[in-house]
Amino acid sequence: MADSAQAQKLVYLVTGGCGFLGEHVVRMLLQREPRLGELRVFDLHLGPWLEELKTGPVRVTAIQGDVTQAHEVAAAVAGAHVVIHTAGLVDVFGRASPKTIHEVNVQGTRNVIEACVQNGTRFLVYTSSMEVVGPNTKGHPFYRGNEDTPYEAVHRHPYPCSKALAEWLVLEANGRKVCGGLPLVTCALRPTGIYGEGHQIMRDFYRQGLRLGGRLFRAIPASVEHGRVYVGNVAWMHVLAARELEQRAALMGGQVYFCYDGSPYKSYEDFNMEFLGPCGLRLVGARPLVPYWLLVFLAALNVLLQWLLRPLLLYAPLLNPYTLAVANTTFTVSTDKAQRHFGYEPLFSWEDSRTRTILWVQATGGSAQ
Ligand SMILES: NC(=O)C1=CN([C@@H]2O[C@H](COP(=O)(O)OP(=O)(O)OC[C@H]3O[C@@H](n4cnc5c(N)ncnc54)[C@H](O)[C@@H]3O)[C@@H](O)[C@H]2O)C=CC1
Ligand SMILES: CC(C)CCC[C@@H](C)[C@H]1CC[C@H]2[C@@H]3[C@H](O)CC4=CC(=O)CC[C@]4(C)[C@H]3CC[C@]12C
Repeated sequence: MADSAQAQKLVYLVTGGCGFLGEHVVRMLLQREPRLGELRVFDLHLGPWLEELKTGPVRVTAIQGDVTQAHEVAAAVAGAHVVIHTAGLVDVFGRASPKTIHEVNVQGTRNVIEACVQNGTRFLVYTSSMEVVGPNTKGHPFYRGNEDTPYEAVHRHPYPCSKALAEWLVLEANGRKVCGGLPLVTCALRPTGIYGEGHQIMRDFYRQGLRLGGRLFRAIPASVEHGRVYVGNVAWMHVLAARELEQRAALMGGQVYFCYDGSPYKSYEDFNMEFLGPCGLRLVGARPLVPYWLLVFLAALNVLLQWLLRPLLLYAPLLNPYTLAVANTTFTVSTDKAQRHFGYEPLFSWEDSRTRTILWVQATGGSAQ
């Protein structure tokens, strides 16, 4: 960027800015992006915490809107320099219909891309997911893989299908001429399972453990490893990627990056115990207490119950064939691509990430928040 433009203040738009990850991205931008002039936070549901941000030096604009509505997205994007698109329907439990998941995740992303093109917005960072790669329907392990590791990415579930298609749209849009004639520069970040302050499922496990007298029962073998990444580091990676897209357009444009940090590789349940243990819970069983075939049966039963009860109520438990397959398949990443391409280093050590998450579980886990 030319010297004269160094002082230029930029307008950022964060879609899904009131979600679990989005809130961390918003706060990280305010703390760590010196060129930020205005921050637009676009979400279907605006959080009350946004009010406190409006008193700071950066102009924070809250926009209640729906990414499936092209005109709402276009209005929010108008005049923005950078878009960080984290909005998405994260549903692997059958709460929403496949059509709705597609509309939000795919059509919503299409609307964001078109709005960038129409408005001359050149930089777009998309929150993708490890799920666009796997685990696949065959349950093949992905062990310490990187962005170039060959893997048969075959999906049937609406969530990974939608994320894969949306990611493809974003990467495909790289290089398109935006209004004014300059090229759009895009990249996609693929977090593995995110944890940290605000993680709903962690809180659900904590509450379930409290209800069961301080115990959780092992369901998945300890040998099945999951990649997990701290939300603060995922947010930092978004901020850094967005910042560097302009300077490193040729290198970063059209690229995908797994999100990673120093969090240890462990099974899903053992990893959760890193936080729930210090909060007083105990994981019972060195091996799964329930045989795998019974879990498969219960998962299938849950699908049937969900279908039967649908006219009366929404029955959407954590266990279903898809979540069981994901939980029971090793998926870990080992890469330094983000470091090589845009200088990413985790901002939070594993110790910091762990402590922050424990404090959050202790503070809010038992409350109705
Ligand atoms: N939670 C995780 O472990 C992972 C999440 N991701 C991705 O990260 C992104 C953020 O996920 P989370 O923060 O976990 O989910 P979240 O559900 O907490 O946040 C998503 C946000 O998007 C908003 N949103 C949903 N539909 C919308 C619409 N039609 N218009 C405008 N806003 C809408 C929601 O209101 C919410 O605030 C998603 O794109 C998700 O696919 C990727 C990998 C792992
Ligand atoms: C006792 C059960 C078998 C345990 C159920 C645990 C599951 C609910 C979760 C295990 C793995 C999680 C997924 C994983 O972290 C990858 C994800 C990436 C995303 O982009 C969205 C969320 C998720 C699919 C996440 C969802 C919960 C699990 C399936």
